[in-house]
Amino acid sequence: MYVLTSQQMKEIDKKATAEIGIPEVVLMENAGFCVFEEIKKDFGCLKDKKIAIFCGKGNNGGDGFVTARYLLEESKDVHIFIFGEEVTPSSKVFLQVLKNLGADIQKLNEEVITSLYQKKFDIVVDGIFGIGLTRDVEGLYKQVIEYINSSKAYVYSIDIPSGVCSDTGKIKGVAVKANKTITFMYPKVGNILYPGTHLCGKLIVKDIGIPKVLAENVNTKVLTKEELNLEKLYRYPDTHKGDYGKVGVVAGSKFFPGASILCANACVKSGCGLCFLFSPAENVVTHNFRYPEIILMPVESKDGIVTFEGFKKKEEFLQKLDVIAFGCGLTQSEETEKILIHILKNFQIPIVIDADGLNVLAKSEELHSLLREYEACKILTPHYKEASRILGCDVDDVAKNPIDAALEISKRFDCVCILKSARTIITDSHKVFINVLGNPGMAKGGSGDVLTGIVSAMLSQGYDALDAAKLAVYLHSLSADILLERKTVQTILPSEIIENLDIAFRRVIED
Ligand SMILES: NC(=O)C1=CN([C@@H]2O[C@H](COP(=O)(O)OP(=O)(O)OC[C@H]3O[C@@H](n4cnc5c(N)ncnc54)[C@H](O)[C@@H]3O)[C@@H](O)[C@H]2O)[C@@H](O)CC1
Ligand SMILES: [K+]
Repeated sequence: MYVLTSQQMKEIDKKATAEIGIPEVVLMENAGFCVFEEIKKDFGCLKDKKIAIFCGKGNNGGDGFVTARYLLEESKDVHIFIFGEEVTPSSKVFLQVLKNLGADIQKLNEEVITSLYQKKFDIVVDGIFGIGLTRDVEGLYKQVIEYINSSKAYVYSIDIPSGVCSDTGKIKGVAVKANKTITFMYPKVGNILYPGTHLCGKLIVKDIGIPKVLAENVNTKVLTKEELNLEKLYRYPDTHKGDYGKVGVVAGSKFFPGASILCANACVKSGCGLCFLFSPAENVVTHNFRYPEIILMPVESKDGIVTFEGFKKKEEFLQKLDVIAFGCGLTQSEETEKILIHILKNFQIPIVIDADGLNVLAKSEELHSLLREYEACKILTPHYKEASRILGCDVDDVAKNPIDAALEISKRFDCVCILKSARTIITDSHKVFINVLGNPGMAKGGSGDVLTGIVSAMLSQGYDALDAAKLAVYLHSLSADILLERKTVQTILPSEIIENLDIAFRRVIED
């Protein structure tokens, strides 16, 4: 399913009217009716319901006028509140219709807003702002939104909760907390990213008759199962381990032995042919949780950190690898930087860079240019903090617009970027996918190491970087969601996400 920015939606709307010839009022009529239909479906009989509809001056308000007209047929207790008569031409049509019908229309001011607190509405419809919100919400608008949020009514937002930025999901000053949001054609970015997605309540996507062909060039999609390439997960019977690739996991230190174990365990559990773990010997040889399938490559270490000299002694084995997973738990040492420089200068195999690999990358100009020039496929898996270090910006800037941050990293290094958060963004700088699976049970140290292991295994099975990233992110969060069916967000562990991949793979392949 596509996800639209406000600009894209506006262009599509414009084309639908100007090029295709569907009058704007028809789309508005359809939009308003869809909202009514949803309310009717939820409540059945609306006869005794006290309903308030708040309409802004843009077309979002126009949708609200249409909804109001249908609601008037069902209840005698429908009240329309407007911010002014200066509304858009299409909205004006429907405002006039309401006037012709003798509807109760009140212009909002301080006094009216105060009186709202005495009225006990059962249903509130929020048609204040849609995709046309351009600045922070203040004054009467703010007061009305605060009233809506304080009321006990069931709240429907039209298109997007008013106050949520449709391009980022961020709150512009204050925003409506809806129970249900009815959006049109495709979700807007703000319907999908946090906190907007949370404020939407249940999100309903409705077709209002805009031809789908107009969205053909949109590059952003929700990561659904339909978007996954499952081709390489099917195995012909006459294959052997060599067909599924050799992954070298370069990870771990005295301080973080678990990171390397989680990464390598996830890798072998996700279908690679062979997994070699390059890590300080003392950390992993006796580690109880390590799958025995992992081939140990003990690397000489100093103070518990792998050394460059030690790493080079493994050259013979390194040359046999098909994929390198680099960074989990290595620490940000000079040795880590030297090893990554060595890899980027001397190898041309797919690489996944995570954690301390990203941290040393952020600090080194040499690594920046080496990575840019590295020709084999590369996947970077930063969380917001790591992304901010790479981009040299504040972490809030990444959080404000994660899609742009992911695109920037992807363009800068000509790589696939997996920007990890509650809504992980995957991009190859052309296409963008937003993952909507997963739960807060994944917000734990070790989750990222598991993802790195899975994505490396996908590369080793022959997937290109984008398909590998999509599958890995999906399986990783699906596995956590399946766990949540019988566990809680507190008790889900990254190691269990690995164990549970069995069921996640089955659901992806068989369902
Ligand atoms: N063809 C179309 O354009 C269609 C649009 N539709 C609806 O129209 C909406 C978009 O309509 P518009 O583009 O008119 O925009 P909106 O209705 O979202 O609101 C824009 C209006 O609010 C004002 N505004 C923006 N930020 C403000 C702030 N912080 N404080 C006070 N005023 C502020 C703007 O100056 C403008 O007057 C969609 O979200 C959707 O609900 C639907 O009717 C379907 C068809
Ligand atoms: K709205």
